[in-house]
Order: sequence, then structure tokens, then C-alpha cells
Amino acid sequence: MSTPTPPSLPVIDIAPLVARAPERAGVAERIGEACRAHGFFYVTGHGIEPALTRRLEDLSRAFFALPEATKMQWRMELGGRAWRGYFPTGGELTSGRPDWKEGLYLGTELPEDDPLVLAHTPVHGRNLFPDIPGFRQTVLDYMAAATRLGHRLMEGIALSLGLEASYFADRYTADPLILFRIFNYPTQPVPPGLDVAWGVGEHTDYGLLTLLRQDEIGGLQVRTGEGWIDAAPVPDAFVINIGDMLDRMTGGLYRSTPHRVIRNSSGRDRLSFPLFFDPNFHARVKPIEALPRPAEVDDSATRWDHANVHAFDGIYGDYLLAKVAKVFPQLREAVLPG
Ligand SMILES: O=C(O)CCC(=O)C(=O)O
Ligand SMILES: [Fe+2]
Repeated sequence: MSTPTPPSLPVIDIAPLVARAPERAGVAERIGEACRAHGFFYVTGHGIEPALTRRLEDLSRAFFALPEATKMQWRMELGGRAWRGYFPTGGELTSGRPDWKEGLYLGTELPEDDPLVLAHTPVHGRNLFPDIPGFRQTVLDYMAAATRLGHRLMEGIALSLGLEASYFADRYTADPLILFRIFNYPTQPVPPGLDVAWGVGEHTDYGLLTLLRQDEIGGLQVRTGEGWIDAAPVPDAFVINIGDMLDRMTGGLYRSTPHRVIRNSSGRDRLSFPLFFDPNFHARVKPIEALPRPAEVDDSATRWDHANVHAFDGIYGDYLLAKVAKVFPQLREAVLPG
């Protein structure tokens, strides 16, 4: 990707939203437009220190450069129910086929005596931090900063829907479920005979919002009404997109837009850092009362998973676990209760 395509998704300066300044009303309006158009936008003015992201990137490169056998010391199978740790290239199935990426799964760090951990709640617990100086603290600092940003963005989304700023915090995200992943898309070619088509196959994200940091390589693509477009890297910006639960809550007004990542053939490995800002595991997800109720929404025919997100009625954790079982079938027993 020597000539990155110019971004055709909106770039929104959210500094007033981050500062909770009166001008955030205008920012919310732009966010609303972006959510109704593509469900994908870039943000600048987010307040996350470039030095922190640079540190995260450098440490992640150092991790992925380790020999495979070393990385496997922190493999996902050892993360148990918390669903944390390393998986090797080809280890995750999106849309039923292996992705050409390797990754480290992380999330809110919870000690053994946390009530949710004591209750054996899936996807909650301790991380498997690689033994690289500074790695643990940098990841914790980054997750804290990105989670703060997630709260501000949800205030903007609430305002954009004509709701009070605290609408989502009051109902779903006082204690959000935060999952964080660090991906490496290796540039090495796929060995012959392996059924691999994409870096990440077409999918939508499951929760409320995804806050994605990517390096300068590119490869993320978004499905719009006019076809697939590139979400090319914009220096120091985050890519924000909407997940299934916000689609469900807004009756399809804000869409969880399908996206994918092409197989990396740039000659250099690509790093990306999605943080998933999601409802509390136990929160029952409901349509937003104040919004006009759509007659009948069923987009299952055109969705990647042929599921109707608007028919979902339950707690967010149930929705998430059903998805996890599909992308990591080998972990089904470790993660799923029963
Ligand atoms: O790596 C990327 O650019 C996107 C990854 C992604 O879509 C995901 O993890 O849900
Ligand atoms: Fe995604």
C-alpha cells in the first residue's frame, strides 16, 4: 500500500466532547450523521497521548517478533474462562474460515476475588501478560485511556440521539465490558493448500463501540451502500465503529456495518489495536424507548452471520458467548458455562 487511498469516511475532531464543553452538541450532530451514513468514522482531538500509543506499538512489535514457541507460553488455552492470551496465525475463524493474523487477547484486569470472577463469569479475570518489561503497565494505561474515551463517545452518541448524555452509562456502561486485542497481520504468504482468504473475514462487531488504532500499513475495508471502501490509516486518529448492540438498541438507525481486513502483502507486518467498549455482561439490552419504533426490522438475509440482531432478547453476555463459540470453537468448553 504505497499510495494510501484518501479516507472517504468522515474525520471528526471530538476535542469539545472530550472536554465536555458546550460545543459538544455540534460534535454529537456530526457523530449522528456518521452513524446513520456508514457507522464508521475517524476521530481526532481524542486526548490519548501519542507517546502512549507509540509505546504500545513498539512493545507489541517486540512481542510478535518473539519465537512462536515463546509466544505460546501465553497461549489462550491457558487463559481459561477469562478468554485471554495469545493465538497463533490461523487460530481464529471469522465467517467460518481461518484469519491470516495472530493476536493477543486482553481485557479489564480483574483479581481472583473480584465478585464477577468469584461467580465464574466468562470473559472476566486476569490477563496473560507477556514477560516484556513495560508491557503490562502500558496495556493497562492504554486500556484505561481508551475506556475513558469510550465513555465520552457514548455521551456523544446519546446526545446525537436526543437522549441525555448519561443515557448509556445509566443503563449499560457504568461498568462496561472491555475486551482489547492486539493483532499482527503477517506479510508472509499463506502456505499452499490452506483455505485462507482474508486477514479478518467479513463480520460486524458485537457490542456498542469499537475504538481501533491501526499502524500505517492499511487493509481495513468497510461495506457501504456503494460497495467496499478502504478505511485507510489517518495519522494519530482512531477508527470508531458501531457494534450489534447499538444497532439493536436504535432499531437499525445506527448500523453495525460489516468490515474485513485484506490479507497483508505490503512487505511489512501490520499491527492493529481494537478495543471493544461493550455493555456490562449482565445488562439486558433493550430498544431505546424514546426512538420511533421501526415497523419490523430484519436484516438477517444480508448479514454476514444470517442472524437477526433485532430478534435478540437477553443479556449481552449471552450474545457475546454465542459469537465466541463460533470464532474459537476449540475454546468452547473453557469459556462457556455448563
Ligand atoms: O484489524 C483491524 O483493522 C480490524 C479488526 C476487527 O475488525 C476486529 O477485531 O473486530
Ligand atoms: Fe471488527
